[in-house]
Amino acid sequence: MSSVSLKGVVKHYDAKQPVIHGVDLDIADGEFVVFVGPSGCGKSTLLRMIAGLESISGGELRIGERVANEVAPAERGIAMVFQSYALYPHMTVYENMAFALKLAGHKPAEVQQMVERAAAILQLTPLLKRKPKELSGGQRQRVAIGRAIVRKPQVFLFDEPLSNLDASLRVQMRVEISRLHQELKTTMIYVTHDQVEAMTLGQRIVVFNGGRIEQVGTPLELYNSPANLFVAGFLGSPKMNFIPGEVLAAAPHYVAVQLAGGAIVEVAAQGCGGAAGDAQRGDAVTIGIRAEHVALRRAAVLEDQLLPPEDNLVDAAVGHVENLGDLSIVYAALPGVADMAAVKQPADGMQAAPGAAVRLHLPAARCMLFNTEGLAYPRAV
Ligand SMILES: Nc1ncnc2c1ncn2[C@@H]1O[C@H](COP(=O)(O)OP(=O)(O)OP(=O)(O)O)[C@@H](O)[C@H]1O
Repeated sequence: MSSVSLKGVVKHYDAKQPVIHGVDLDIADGEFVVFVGPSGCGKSTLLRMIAGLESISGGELRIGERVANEVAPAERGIAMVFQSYALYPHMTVYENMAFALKLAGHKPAEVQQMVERAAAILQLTPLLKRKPKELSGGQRQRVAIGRAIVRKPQVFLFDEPLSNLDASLRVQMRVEISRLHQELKTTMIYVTHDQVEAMTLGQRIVVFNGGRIEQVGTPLELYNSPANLFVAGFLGSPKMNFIPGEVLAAAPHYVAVQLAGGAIVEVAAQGCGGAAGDAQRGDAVTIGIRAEHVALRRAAVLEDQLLPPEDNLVDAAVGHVENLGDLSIVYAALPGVADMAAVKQPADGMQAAPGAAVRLHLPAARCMLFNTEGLAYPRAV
């Protein structure tokens, strides 16, 4: 097992703009870290630089205690699993897994013992005599993982290993990869563009955008306290609701924001200090709130005057509804706001048909606030 440390790591292809802009990251021995980000953000390039398949243009890569920038791929103690399995078609499962061990000069009895152990971990024992074409996609990916395990690497690198599998197999393989990490306790770095894989697999997630790290943290830190609009919008489905507004008043523990349609929403954010600076009256801001935190209320009626008033209610018109069985997602238009707001509504909760007038409750403690640069104001709760 080994730690992996990146200091100011840069990558240029040709003399063009860098595709990796000075990445600093420390991955602990035995940790499972997921690199996630949109297509082209540089996550595969960085993984390939750690593997030694791409040169490092600047900065320092350490694997364990050793600077590894110039170390040959085979000497780095790393095994990589690719999206495209890359199995030898003319060899059996056993031969595929034994190949690198034979090349490394292990004796036949040792090779047999190492392959059998890996096959048992991955439940491949009954398939050892088959050729890749006689296996399902999930089984082929298990062989590819088995081929990596037999070499007992210090670090495992996975490059979108589940992208070619159908949805139910992906869920099953996710569970198997988690189990594998618990069993082997080897450092693992896993690249994906799928935020569900990132949330479910990673002990820590690194969110990349345009060759830079946007934020590093545990899945729940990133989900509950995104540092900026990019991370807030990238994790979670449906995407977090973003509602533009203007600061009407800022107190130490809340900020009152007026939306384009006139409604006033109080947000439990620290009105001053923090990365986003001070919220000032007149500032343009964005409220962020997740669909599961918005509650649907019926449109205002006369009798409401007899009830205690509720804060942070905004008039809305239902656009369309997606019924998912256990819950429905109601999309509703707020006056003066371009994007519809999504509301996750339990199947036994209030239902609303397209065209219905409703109100949305945006609880102050659940609203996040972002400044014009997209940086989050610290939360007050
Ligand atoms: N061999 C290459 N030569 C020149 N540019 C490259 C090369 N490989 C990748 N790039 C560029 O580097 C950037 C990062 O690519 P990379 O494949 O690392 O992104 P990614 O985040 O893994 O995307 P995806 O999820 O689509 O694989 C992209 O702009 C890509 O076009």
